[in-house]
Amino acid sequence: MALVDAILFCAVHLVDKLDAWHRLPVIIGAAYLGIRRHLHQRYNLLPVGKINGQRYNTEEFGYRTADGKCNHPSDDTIGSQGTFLGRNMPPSTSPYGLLEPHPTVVASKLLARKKFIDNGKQFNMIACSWIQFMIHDWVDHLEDTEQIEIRAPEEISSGCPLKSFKFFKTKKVSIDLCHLKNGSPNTRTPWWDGSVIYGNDKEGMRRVRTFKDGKLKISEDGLLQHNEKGIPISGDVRNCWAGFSLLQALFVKEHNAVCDMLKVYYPDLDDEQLFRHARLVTAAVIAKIHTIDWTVELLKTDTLQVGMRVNWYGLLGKKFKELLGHILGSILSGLVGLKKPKDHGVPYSLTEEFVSTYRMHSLLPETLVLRDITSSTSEDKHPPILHEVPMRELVGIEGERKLSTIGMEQMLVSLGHQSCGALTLWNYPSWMRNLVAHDINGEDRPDPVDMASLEIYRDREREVPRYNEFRRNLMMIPISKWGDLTDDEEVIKALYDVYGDDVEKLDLQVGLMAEKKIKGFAISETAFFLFLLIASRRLEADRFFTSSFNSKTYTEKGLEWVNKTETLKDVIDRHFPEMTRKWMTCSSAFSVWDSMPNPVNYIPLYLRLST
Ligand code: HEM
Repeated sequence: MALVDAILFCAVHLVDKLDAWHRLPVIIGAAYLGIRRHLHQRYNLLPVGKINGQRYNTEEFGYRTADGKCNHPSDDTIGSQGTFLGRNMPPSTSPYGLLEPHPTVVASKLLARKKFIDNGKQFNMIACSWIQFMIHDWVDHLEDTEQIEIRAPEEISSGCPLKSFKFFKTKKVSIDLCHLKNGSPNTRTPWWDGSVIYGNDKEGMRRVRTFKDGKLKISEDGLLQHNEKGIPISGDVRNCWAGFSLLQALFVKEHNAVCDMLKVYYPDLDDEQLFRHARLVTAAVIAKIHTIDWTVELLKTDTLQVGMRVNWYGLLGKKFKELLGHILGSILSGLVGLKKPKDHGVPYSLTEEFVSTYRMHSLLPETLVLRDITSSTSEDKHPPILHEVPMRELVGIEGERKLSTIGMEQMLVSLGHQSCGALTLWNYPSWMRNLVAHDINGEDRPDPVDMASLEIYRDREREVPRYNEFRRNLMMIPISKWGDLTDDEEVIKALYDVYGDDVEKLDLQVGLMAEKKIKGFAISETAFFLFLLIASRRLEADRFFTSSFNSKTYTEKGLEWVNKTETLKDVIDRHFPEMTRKWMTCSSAFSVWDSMPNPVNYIPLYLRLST
């Protein structure tokens, strides 16, 4: 470690010892995060596999390609479909085997939902659907053809929905790097390119386009079209459910609206040009909403509000940037619009550890609470409850059928009014312990899986370090006893039952769910520190958010569209002008819609002490 970094690390470590960064005045807390991010950029980006791409002319590729090629300025392959997932740390050095302790024992004793625990008013079911919408834009591990079977040990099998289940191994490809023996290909394009609606290759893109005026296919009722089997026609259809498919449809509408606008201002643009510009704009709108709306609700503190807005607009803020452009560095003017993309010397990819920290299936409830939006008695913006639909009925083809009877507006309002699940122990959806997973083409698989057990197995199979090693690798203070992780006596007893007193054995998923949370955070601090690195990287490494984030590439009106859209509420208002006025009181479309708006605070954000 360089001397300067060693000093910075000592400073960060001291603040960590005092558990203080989130209690410091906003601007000092933000500085701590800036230093931490710098250290992670230096020491937590590991390349996986050789990239044998070629130089190309960026002028010829002023658009996002179908398979993610031609984004990095000097290598056409980086970030394209089929490239390896990267790593943030060396593979696990744990001496424990793949079945130690047995994944189904961990799932049954520590993950299985006892009673649904919700997220209060902070995060609703749109927020839950949104993050699946993002995951399906970014990552999916390629599977091997070899199957594995996991059998529940006798001591617990009577309480398991599946006594055994089969699934495909993760595909591992040999590579010749000294710190790594193999890597796993990503079947999705890791760029923030909207592939969840546009597809991950030429064939996927051909399926969703109308080839008229740049537009994408959509049904008359505003929802996705379906093929003859009832599978939706969209960029990614694997493991879809009604909430996810609804967001795909909403952003197809957004894309088509951008096409309409562009056609008015630039009548000479042909179908291909309209499509390319509209894709750039829609992908940027999605990335912006995620950065300054979704994440701000997930990590609801003033410090993080500053952090996320700095990522997009810079410390000097939106007005300054609009007036003068991106004239200063990333801190003052933001990552978006940087003169050159930055990958910190490691080719862009998303990573194994990032996938592990995004295993958030506990956000999913047992039932969807359907609301009556035709009611005229609901002056308080609280639509009456009609009935509850089991989540199982909302998945896959059956879910698509249900969604078309519910309709887009009723579904959006219902999701908006329902809190999603909390990321905590004993909150893993029961129905996911006997889940019919999908093939990549959206068709049902013959063998159901116990997702809770499978997720424990997956992290071990992919050699993602267990919780304590993960923390050490992220320059965090490891735990030395269960009491360092949680104050909850019941949790400590259950951890002891499964892992004894060996804290090194603790699985990452269990640690992330058990960890004491920072006030306002819906996720653990451990997961957050990795997000800090990756959320910035998705923006700063991408040519279309940096050197090509300009009116030449996006068109002037296209860029204006991105700049004027700040939140998901803006998008909803564009397509359903009455909906939020009628049914939403809160500030963000990701909070429960009948909750209070953010209180007015007259102290400027940068001068606040802490939340
Ligand atoms: C009804 C909704 C959902 C269903 C049916 C579903 C189902 C699945 C299935 C079957 C897998 C593959 C498991 C494996 O073989 O390893 C998976 C992976 C995953 N899911 Fe979900 N999921 C849903 C929602 C979500 C949500 C809300 C999140 C939140 C972040 C999420 C995050 C992930 C992640 C990170 C992976 C790992 C991807 C990879 O291995 O590359 N999913 N999901």
